[in-house]
Amino acid sequence: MSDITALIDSVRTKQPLVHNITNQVVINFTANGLYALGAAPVMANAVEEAKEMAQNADALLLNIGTLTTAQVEAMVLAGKSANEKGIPVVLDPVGVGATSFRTEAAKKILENVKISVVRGNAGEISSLAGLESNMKGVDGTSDEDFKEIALAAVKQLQVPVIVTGKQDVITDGNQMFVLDNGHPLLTKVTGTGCLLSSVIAAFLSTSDSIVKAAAGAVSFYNIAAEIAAEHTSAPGSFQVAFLDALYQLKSNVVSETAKIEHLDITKKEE
Ligand SMILES: Nc1ncnc2c1ncn2[C@@H]1O[C@H](COP(=O)(O)OP(=O)(O)O)[C@@H](O)[C@H]1O
Ligand SMILES: Cc1ncsc1CCOP(=O)(O)O
Ligand SMILES: [Mg+2]
Repeated sequence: MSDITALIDSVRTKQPLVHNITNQVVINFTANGLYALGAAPVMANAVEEAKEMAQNADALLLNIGTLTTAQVEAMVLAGKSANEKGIPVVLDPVGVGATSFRTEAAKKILENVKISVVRGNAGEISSLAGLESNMKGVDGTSDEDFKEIALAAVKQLQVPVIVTGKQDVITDGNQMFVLDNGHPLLTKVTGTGCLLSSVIAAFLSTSDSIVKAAAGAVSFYNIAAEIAAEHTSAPGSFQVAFLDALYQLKSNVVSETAKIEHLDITKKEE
């Protein structure tokens, strides 16, 4: 996609502030990943400041990975505040379907906040779409067709959806992008899905097209992983090499390397 270069350059120029209400596992990795690519992070969970912090931000990330009742309340407050300001809100429904608490929380957030895009693995998105899914902890085990899962979720939620995995599918029900970059080592480092959701939030803040910005973000991210994997084959050093690659990756290299298939699915949606 020719406009990926401009998209990445504009993120790095604007350095968008992403307000993250995220899980305890990935806080540090998320903050460092956002800095590395050229955005800025702030983590603010408290009910008392959620609304105000969202007003300071350029994008909001809601991640239900280590949820508490108070955090759900903070997410709804921050989400409504972000909607008032008109900044993008990304939902990462970590482990939804694994417990009823997570499922109810995701439902509450989706009912109360206008979400720009939901990003999850196939198991999570299947669960949100009401399809059969087999969530064990935070890792999905679905082998189904990602395109069908994504379309079912868009229909069910009326929100654009990103299903990630070996391939990534991005759709708003009208357009669909199927992406084919990435590296299996991403699945051996915790938080790579969570950081990706924050990176998508940063990219959304500089673009009017949710699906194009998401395609640019996921391509950028997964090409950084491919470059990191050229330097190492083990997870610990891969995590470090990956942060370095997010920092060093040139926008034109992403345009040249991105494997993106663009499908007009308007007719398929009848
Ligand atoms: N088998 C794979 N090969 C290449 N890239 C992958 C593979 N599985 C996941 N990814 C990439 O890893 C990142 C995290 O995706 P995923 O594992 O689906 O999320 P989560 O960590 O939330 O389960 C995404 O950038 C995705 O494209
Ligand atoms: C292991 C774990 N447990 C609760 S949240 C979390 C992190 C999940 O990160 P990701 O979905 O990016 O793999
Ligand atoms: Mg995840």
